[in-house]
Amino acid sequence: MSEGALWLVGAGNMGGAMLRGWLAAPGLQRPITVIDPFIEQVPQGVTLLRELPSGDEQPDILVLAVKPQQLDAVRGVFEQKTGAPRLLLSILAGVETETLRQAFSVEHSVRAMPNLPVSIGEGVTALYSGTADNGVRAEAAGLVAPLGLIEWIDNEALFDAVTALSGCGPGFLFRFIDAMASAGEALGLPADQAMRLAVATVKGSGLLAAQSTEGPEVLADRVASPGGSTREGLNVLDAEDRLKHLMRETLAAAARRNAELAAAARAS
Ligand SMILES: NC(=O)C1=CN([C@@H]2O[C@H](COP(=O)(O)OP(=O)(O)OC[C@H]3O[C@@H](n4cnc5c(N)ncnc54)[C@H](OP(=O)(O)O)[C@@H]3O)[C@@H](O)[C@H]2O)C=CC1
Ligand SMILES: O=C(O)[C@@H]1CCC=N1
Repeated sequence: MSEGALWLVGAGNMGGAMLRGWLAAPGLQRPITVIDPFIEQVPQGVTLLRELPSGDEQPDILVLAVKPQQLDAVRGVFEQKTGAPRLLLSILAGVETETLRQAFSVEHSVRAMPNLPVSIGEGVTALYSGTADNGVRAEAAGLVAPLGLIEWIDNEALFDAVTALSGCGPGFLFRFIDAMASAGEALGLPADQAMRLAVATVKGSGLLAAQSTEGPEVLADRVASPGGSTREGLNVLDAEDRLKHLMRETLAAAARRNAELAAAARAS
């Protein structure tokens, strides 16, 4: 049975990734309309509009996937409408549910933080809502379930940290893959081969970590044969907790920026 319309506002890197994830998974019966001024094309069966419809037309579910700095333009159109979407799901980094609830006059807003692998159904989406009842929460979770793992966050104050870890995380890991490959290249491997080895190594290690009952520390020890070469490499990463410090600084910088975006959204 067909369900109410879903409008996806903004189909850039992340909105586009969610759209691909939804279309690849069976189950989503809703008509989808993408609103994006510049995206070149959308898959068959999806309606593309260059701007939000004026007038009182409303979707059943509104998914906001524009940059936080573009929220005002979208809000401006919805302010002219009577009524409101039944469910608002926002993936905007830093923008709080109360800001969204007031801006769009919705009863319930759900904040989501997906990450780029949602495009292949292997992402993680953190969810928060301070007001949604169990029915709305189940509906929001059902919407993002085809995209990968779901994690509900109890305290919205932690959302900036979640964003820094799992939202931005793929960006940090892609850098890590690059660094591993270029280090292999520096040891004499051809560039393309070094990249294939690095990507497959990260993929396999991630899968193993996800399936194993043992934590990453134990798994690292399993790689480090006594008296062997891995330990020498781990000693470099572990010296003065170098890698830990680097990751702490990296996530702290990202979390700070999320807090700045939230402050800007509250003030606008
Ligand atoms: N990238 C990621 O991995 C993640 C991003 N996010 C969040 O997703 C949101 C989007 O980020 P990202 O996809 O990286 O950014 P993008 O710039 O790639 O995507 C935003 C899209 O929205 C379009 N757009 C701008 N104004 C409007 C408008 N008024 N109506 C409809 N569409 C509009 C943009 O067009 P144009 O480019 O021409 O402005 C662009 O295509 C952000 O809020 C971010 O915090 C969350 C998790 C992960
Ligand atoms: O960089 C950003 O602001 C967004 C939020 C999480 C990932 N990308």
